[in-house]
Amino acid sequence: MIGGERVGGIVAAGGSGTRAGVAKQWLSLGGQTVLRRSAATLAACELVDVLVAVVPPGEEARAAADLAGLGKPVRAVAGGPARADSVKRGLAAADDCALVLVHDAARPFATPALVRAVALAAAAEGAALAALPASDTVKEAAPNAGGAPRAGRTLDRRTLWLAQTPQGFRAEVLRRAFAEAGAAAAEATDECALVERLGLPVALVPGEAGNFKITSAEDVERARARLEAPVAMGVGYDVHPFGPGRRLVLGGVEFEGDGLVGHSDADICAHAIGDAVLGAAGLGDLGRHFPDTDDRWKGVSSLVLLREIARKAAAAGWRVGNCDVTLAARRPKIAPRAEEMRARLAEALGVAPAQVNVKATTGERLGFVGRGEGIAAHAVALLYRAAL
Ligand SMILES: Nc1ccn([C@@H]2O[C@H](COP(=O)(O)OP(=O)(O)OP(=O)(O)O)[C@@H](O)[C@H]2O)c(=O)n1
Ligand SMILES: C[C@](O)(CO)[C@H](O)COP(=O)(O)O
Repeated sequence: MIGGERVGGIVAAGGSGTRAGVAKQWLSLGGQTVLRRSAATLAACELVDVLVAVVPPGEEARAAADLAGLGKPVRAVAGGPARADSVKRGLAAADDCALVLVHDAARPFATPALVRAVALAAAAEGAALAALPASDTVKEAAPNAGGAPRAGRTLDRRTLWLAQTPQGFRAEVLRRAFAEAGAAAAEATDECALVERLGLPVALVPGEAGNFKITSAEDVERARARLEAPVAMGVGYDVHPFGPGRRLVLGGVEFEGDGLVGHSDADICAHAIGDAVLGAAGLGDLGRHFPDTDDRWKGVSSLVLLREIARKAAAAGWRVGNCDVTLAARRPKIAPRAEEMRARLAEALGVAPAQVNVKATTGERLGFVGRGEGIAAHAVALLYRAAL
């Protein structure tokens, strides 16, 4: 509310993310969607009374659920083919607001202070936008009939500002701007351009360098790097008892003597590493992905499971940095075959053997390990965030 007038925050989230190759509004960054982050910035400004999310048709319910709990009422409406169509529909949904702020969903790093500054400038002048003065020298390309781009002339950068959002308006000004532009509004790349055409004042509010728009796949990575840890670690632990008539398989290598009891081949070395990788990737544990009630995993080589785990971690945006496993086993002797084990484990994980370490301890005759009743495996894994 500004001077007793209601303020609506319109989040333009009706795009399809053609250039980034992903619907940016639904991307999860640091555990929250890009849409929620952008809407949360508007909601955190005390001047904003209501949020209007404009999303691709059919995604209104998803948006309403995503934006629950931001502390402001939310209206989710369907957007249109061009940005201007979406914003126009958002404006219609904010029909009880005398002032509106339009913010790109694709700009999740604006601050509430910027929202406030734009809202106050728009209330005072009729229209305002966040913008950064150009700091690079700006060239205008000359026509070159299909050839490589050529510089035509250099513009005076002292007069140039790079437009951001939020952009704020007296609602009647924006309504008039849309009405006068008619079908040509679809060509406008921002809403202030439509107000400029009317010859009305548009205030420039100093924007924020961090308020970049996620446009390309590189921008997605830049945003991810800002919000998400570049590494993650996980631990894995597994225990199996010895049983008669079972093959003893550890790290994909077969040993002599009775093996371990389990639903798969009971390769606890692979299981502990698999659990560590799943844990680091935040994907739960082995039991969740390969339940022992599922016959597909009965007697299966655990290297198959490990391969699948590495694939799931990669799909979640992680690559294996390294793993280390310790087997607590009175028998068999691990050291003579540790290199073989590490090669097989590494192959299943899709990494080099140098990224996997296998070692063992006998249990010093203590506990179930020391009595030779079973084997325990402890593993850690370090993952690096990979480009998606
Ligand atoms: N019909 C459209 C097109 C765009 N937008 C929104 O306008 C903002 C800026 O647009 P842009 O970065 O171009 O997003 P996309 O349209 O998704 O991307 P692209 O142009 O690469 O398809 C985004 O938050 C986008 O969701 C919108 O609400 N409705
Ligand atoms: C509104 C805007 O973010 C200001 O820089 C920009 O013009 C949107 O352009 P896009 O072509 O929709 O990405």
